Amino acid sequence: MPDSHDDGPPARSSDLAPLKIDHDRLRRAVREILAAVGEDPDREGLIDTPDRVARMYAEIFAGLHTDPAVYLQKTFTQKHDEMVLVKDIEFSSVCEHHLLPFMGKAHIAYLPNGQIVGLSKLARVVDAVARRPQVQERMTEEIADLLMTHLNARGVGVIVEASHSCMTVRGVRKPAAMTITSSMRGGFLKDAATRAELMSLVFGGAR
Ligand SMILES: Nc1nc2c(ncn2[C@@H]2O[C@H](COP(=O)(O)OP(=O)(O)OP(=O)(O)O)[C@@H](O)[C@H]2O)c(=O)[nH]1
Ligand SMILES: [Zn+2]
Repeated sequence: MPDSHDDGPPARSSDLAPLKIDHDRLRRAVREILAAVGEDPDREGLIDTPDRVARMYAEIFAGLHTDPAVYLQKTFTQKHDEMVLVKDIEFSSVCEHHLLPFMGKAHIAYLPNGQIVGLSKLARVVDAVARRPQVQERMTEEIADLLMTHLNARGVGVIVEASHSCMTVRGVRKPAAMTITSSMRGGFLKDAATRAELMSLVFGGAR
């Protein structure tokens, strides 16, 4: 395993537990960025900025130090063969290419296999996976794999729709562009009717 403080890409999931946010290093880095863009990091309005940004990074990257699987450990025995869907779970994440936010909604469905999970835990999984440098496709896959593995579900369907700041406030500048990704597993992959039901519940019959 690489040294946890080297600059290479970090391992994912529970391997990250020993890593902590280095506030001093962050404060120094933010000062350096301000100087590099031609600002005076010592002017009054910017004095507290490195510390603020360090705290902000600790918050938006907290998922690097959270194993999302912990939220799926407690389940309840319940017979319910049909789909469970929690839709419109708002999230914000950070694109790993530009370190700009992307934000939107996740819709999570699963087909239980004798066990159900607390509904809030699905939203907690989304947050833990979102609060790290991400791409939308990987985030969508990771949520689907977590649910499939830890709920022993007969199927999982995850749909994520998001607006990427790196496409709206800079670069190509397309403010209305929305990106929709989906990951289907088990019954949602094999059965077109189950998948169609999910799409209809999420997007409505017209789409
Ligand atoms: N597939 C995917 N691409 C993303 C995501 N977030 C940002 N991107 C894209 O990552 C790409 C990075 O492209 P590069 O050519 O390396 O960077 P760039 O020169 O800043 O690209 P432009 O954004 O086109 O100016 C861009 O096309 C972004 O739109 C994501 O979640 N998924
Ligand atoms: Zn980006």
